[in-house]
Amino acid sequence: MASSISNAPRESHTVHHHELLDITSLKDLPESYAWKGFDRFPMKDSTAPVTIPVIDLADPKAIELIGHACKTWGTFQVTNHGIQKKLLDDVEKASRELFALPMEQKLKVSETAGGLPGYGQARIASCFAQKMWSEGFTVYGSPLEHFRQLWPEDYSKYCDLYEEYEKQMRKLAAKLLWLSLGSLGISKSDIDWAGQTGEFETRSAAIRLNSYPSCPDPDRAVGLAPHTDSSIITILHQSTVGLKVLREETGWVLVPVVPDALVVNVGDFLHILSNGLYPSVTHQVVVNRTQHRLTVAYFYGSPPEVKVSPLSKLVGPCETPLYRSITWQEYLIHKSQDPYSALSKIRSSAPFNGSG
Ligand SMILES: O=C(O)CCC(=O)C(=O)O
Ligand SMILES: [Fe+2]
Repeated sequence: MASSISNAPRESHTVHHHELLDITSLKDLPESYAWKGFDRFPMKDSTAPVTIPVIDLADPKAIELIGHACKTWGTFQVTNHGIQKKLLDDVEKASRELFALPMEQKLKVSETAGGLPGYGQARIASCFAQKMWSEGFTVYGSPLEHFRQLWPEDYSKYCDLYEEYEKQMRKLAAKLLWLSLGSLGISKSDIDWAGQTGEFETRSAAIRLNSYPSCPDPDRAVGLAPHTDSSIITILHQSTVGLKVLREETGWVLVPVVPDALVVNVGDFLHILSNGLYPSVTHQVVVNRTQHRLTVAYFYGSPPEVKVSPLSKLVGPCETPLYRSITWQEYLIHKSQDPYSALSKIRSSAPFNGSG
């Protein structure tokens, strides 16, 4: 794995870590963290009693249910996914330990140090004047050097945990991807970069630990501003609420915590692969006054240098594919320049189904 979600060129933006405050100790919300809504997303919270689908992977109809959820929501939750609760709990605990370290120590492994992944604000932070009420840590490739700095004594324990998490998530992500594409009639032979076993041996994958400390003024603060993920799919572990997804017709919908479920998001690359049939879900994170929320996101992407285009089976004989082909690496550059126009920049024709 040679590139990363977090080390793609930041072109016009630089992150100034010295401006990062230790938000866990603040008793008031500094003005630099106060937001007045989002110009681009004026939608309100949904008043309709709707919630994202929860799909049992052991259900014989899982494939159709996933296809329907991807088409209508671009997100769903899965149960019976095969990931042990203990593993999810252990990773959350390790994440809590990481963010509890003193700021000086976290800054030693900051994202800017050598352009590597590590500690810092979300990628989209550089697109806004206001700061978000969160911190994060991205792992791409081996976390060894960073973990050695963070935990000189027992880093190997954290490395083993991370490795196990990545291994299990990778398997689940491949399974979910084939289910979602299977419902469109796509099989393993339709994607040459999927590898012999269909397990995407040369995928790109990143894990991001997100931390949203309790906030003295949650109504004016933003945990993570609205965005879509660049991944093919994202698998998110949350044990407290805070994630909201956008449903155009109804507004923002809070994603409830369903015991033992994982949240799955359609990312921009599945949107491209599906020729626009599956929308990549716009989501944001809200914060709260009392709880420190931690989440673990697994981003599953195509190999960094493989050109990805809409699957030909999904493009009609007289149609132009909705998007031109692009590598993940190239796409991340567009995304870091302007996360809200990246998809439209590579669009090759007018929308035919209203999504995306
Ligand atoms: O923390 C969450 O609920 C969502 C995190 C997320 O959207 C991301 O890391 O891209
Ligand atoms: Fe996200």
